[in-house]
Amino acid sequence: MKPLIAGNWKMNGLAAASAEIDALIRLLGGSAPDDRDVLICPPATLVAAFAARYSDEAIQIGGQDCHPEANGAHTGDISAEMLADAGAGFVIVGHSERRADHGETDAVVKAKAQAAFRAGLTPIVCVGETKDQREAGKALEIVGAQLEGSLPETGEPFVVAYEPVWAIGTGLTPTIDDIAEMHDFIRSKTPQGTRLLYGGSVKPGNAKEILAVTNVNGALVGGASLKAADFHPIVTAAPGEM
Ligand SMILES: O=C[C@H](O)COP(=O)(O)O
Repeated sequence: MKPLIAGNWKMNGLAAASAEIDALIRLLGGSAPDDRDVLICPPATLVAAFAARYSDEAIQIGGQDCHPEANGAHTGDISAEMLADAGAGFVIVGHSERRADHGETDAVVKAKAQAAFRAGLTPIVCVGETKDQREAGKALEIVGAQLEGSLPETGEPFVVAYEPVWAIGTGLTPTIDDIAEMHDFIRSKTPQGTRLLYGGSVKPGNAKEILAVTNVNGALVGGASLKAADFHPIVTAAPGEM
């Protein structure tokens, strides 16, 4: 399975931030290596320009969210079809920042994942427990319920990102044993071949250890994806296609 190293830029980046992708490509020797997929999910304003600019270097571009419907009276939203039209190949759905800030339920996340399939995109479905839930010993139960409610139904390939909410942007990470336990659990609940990403404070200093865990097939990286100097060592830390 080819590892997927994805950068989620969240609400960061103006057009000039292409300089960081240019720098990443230089550090990678001119293009993304064949044995791993490298994905950048910039703000929606940059998807079309980046998709056009970086397809030759094998840097893939994705969206950070999509509406379940293809079009309609939904001011400020964008559809999966619009992302595909702009050149995206992936879309993140159900990120905890959207589940928390926009009240997205599992059913909404599932509808968004189905919308991604409808448009020909690969959804990256995010799941993860809060600190209280982990401390109460409920992490597997919570993630199990999120998987049950959020995963798309069709036979198309999709990606799952396990992101413990308490690890996002905090510098905290679960133990390697906890990551392994959760990824084994998610593997048991997902179709064969599903790529499982870990996300939450992945940095150059911990990427190699995390990416070596069985059933961790890549990373969803927030803050450390914004600068080529940080993202490049994470991209190269992933073991190549196995
Ligand atoms: O989507 C990315 C995650 O929320 C992780 O963010 P972070 O690497 O800044 O902790």
